[in-house]
Amino acid sequence: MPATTRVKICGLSTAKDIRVAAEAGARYVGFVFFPKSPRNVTIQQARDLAVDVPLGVAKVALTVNADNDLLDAITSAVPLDMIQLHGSESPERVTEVKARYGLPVMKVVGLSSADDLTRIADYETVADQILVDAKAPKDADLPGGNGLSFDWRLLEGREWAVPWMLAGGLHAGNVAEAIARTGARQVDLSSGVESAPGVKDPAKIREFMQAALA
Ligand SMILES: O=C(O)c1ccccc1NCC(=O)[C@H](O)[C@H](O)COP(=O)(O)O
Repeated sequence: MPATTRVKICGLSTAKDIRVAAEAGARYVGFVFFPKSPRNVTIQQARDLAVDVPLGVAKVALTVNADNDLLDAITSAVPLDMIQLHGSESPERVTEVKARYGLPVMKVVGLSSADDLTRIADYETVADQILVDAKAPKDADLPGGNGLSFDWRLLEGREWAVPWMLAGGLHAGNVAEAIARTGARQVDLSSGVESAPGVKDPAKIREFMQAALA
């Protein structure tokens, strides 16, 4: 029997949404530390939310080209299980972050064409996980969380040395096909369970979880 898909819901900012996500079976919750984002949380907010996340649900801090001062502040205040690097961090920076904080690191690689796949190889020996996302358009305000998908056929037959997650424009109506086409055992989303940018919708979270875990 195939293993159950693991779901990460990103950009959570209320205790209620975290509870709904956890009760529906999410295995990871993500906190966005990026001031331009409608999902941004302060370190204090993230700390208050994180302490109540149920055991067994991993708490992930999403940062974008964060320096050590910011990561020091986040990791010293917020009980975390993983750091997600969603910017243009180099493989060397991934290694540095892992060593400095002693936490697993998930590096995001954005795809728009087969050429981008080579970048995954740069990170699979240094990151603990890879998050394969749609590449953000050059004029986008945000490097992720844009609700855009990419051609899943790019991933057919691909295998990597570390666990990976599929992201980019997933929602309840396409997640089953995305899993079937790519073989993803983990999926990640944000916009697809929102009623407006930054506003999670409990009904959409439940609907997505049912579709992903079916
Ligand atoms: O969500 C944000 O606002 C955000 C800001 C800066 C960097 C990344 C961001 N989000 C990443 C994600 O939420 C997801 O990991 C991924 O990009 C999929 O998002 P979506 O297509 O909205 O499901």
